[in-house]
Amino acid sequence: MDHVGTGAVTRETPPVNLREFEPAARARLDPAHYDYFAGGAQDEITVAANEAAFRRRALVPRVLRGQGPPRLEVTVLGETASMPVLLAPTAFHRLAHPDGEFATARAAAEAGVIMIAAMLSTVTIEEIAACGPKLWFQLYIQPDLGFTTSLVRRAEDAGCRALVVTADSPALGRNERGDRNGFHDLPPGMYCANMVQKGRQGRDDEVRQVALSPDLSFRHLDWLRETTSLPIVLKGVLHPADARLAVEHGVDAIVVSNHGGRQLDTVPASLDRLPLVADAVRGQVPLLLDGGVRRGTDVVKALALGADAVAIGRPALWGLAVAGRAGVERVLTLLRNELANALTLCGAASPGDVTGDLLDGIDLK
Ligand SMILES: Cc1cc2nc3c(=O)[nH]c(=O)nc-3n(C[C@H](O)[C@H](O)[C@H](O)COP(=O)(O)O)c2cc1C
Ligand SMILES: CC(C)CC(=O)C(=O)O
Repeated sequence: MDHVGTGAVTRETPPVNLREFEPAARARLDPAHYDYFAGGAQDEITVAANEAAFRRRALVPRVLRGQGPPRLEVTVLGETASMPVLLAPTAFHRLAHPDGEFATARAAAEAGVIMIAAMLSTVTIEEIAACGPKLWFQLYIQPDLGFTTSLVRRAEDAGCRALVVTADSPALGRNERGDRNGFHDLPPGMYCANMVQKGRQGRDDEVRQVALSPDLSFRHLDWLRETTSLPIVLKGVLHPADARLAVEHGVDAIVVSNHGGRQLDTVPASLDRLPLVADAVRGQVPLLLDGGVRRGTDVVKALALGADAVAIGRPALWGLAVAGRAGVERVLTLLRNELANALTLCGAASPGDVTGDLLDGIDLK
């Protein structure tokens, strides 16, 4: 392990914030794998927009509120978490570190945050669950509904407390870094562990290819609603009409997300869509946001615009690449400390105490 958490003296300066983990991770990763994690669709306009949207907004703190140190705990879909920050589902953690999702899950368990395990993880959902995190399962509904049902059952049996259905991927986004690097497959020995199917009649086991299907519709959500009693979270909503439809179709929560700018390029920043979705949903279901969250102040801004919690994608991967479990823990600790500091400086007693007037229409650009 490197400098994180060991107290060892090294020449490299330990990252003091989430952004500083990225160059440290880049230095350790195969360049093609770094590009897979960092990259987005085409010109990566949306990747840049996500972080820029946070930078543009100004906070207007309240003073002399005498609140004492803030409490960070929140309850999302009946699950208590130590702060309003979840780990967004990201595929292929063993590309970042040999311990892969084991390390991420142990860090999430230690930090008391909810981990949304990706369907395309490189260890199984059962193995992730055995590490003890509060766990949700991200699902790409497969056109083979029998296989999808078997995944849902496995997630339920493993103790996942919600299903997160990714809606923004009727096809794969066009990642040109991958084209340039010729990176289209996992290295030998690494595979999507949940996708393994027992070989029939003595044949070898097979790893199923994921199908991202343009045939998926709200009818599939209705089907899923009938198939499971777990809460269903719809991830990848940007349009208020879709948010309304999601509520009509019985969804329990929505993630306002553009998939970290990896699907359709030139869509707006998630943060810029959040108020419209919040208006459409009018508190009927909890709202989460991901895309570009890098600072405690970013979390406060998302809460002020109507989110109940946020999720981080790439920062956890950078922590994982730098120092495995200890790196993810460090990322979460840094963000937790920043959030506590930002809430205190805003005069807010808790995440629920953050109100829209803390932003007050001021734009830094
Ligand atoms: C390397 C990588 C892999 C991802 N894999 C998935 C996935 O399998 N399923 C999914 O719904 N979202 C996936 N996402 C999107 C994240 O869940 C999340 O929406 C996004 O990373 C948030 O933006 P951020 O990275 O700026 O925090 C992935 C993102 C990255 C960076
Ligand atoms: C292999 C992909 C479908 C995983 C993903 O969602 C992503 O890389 O953004």
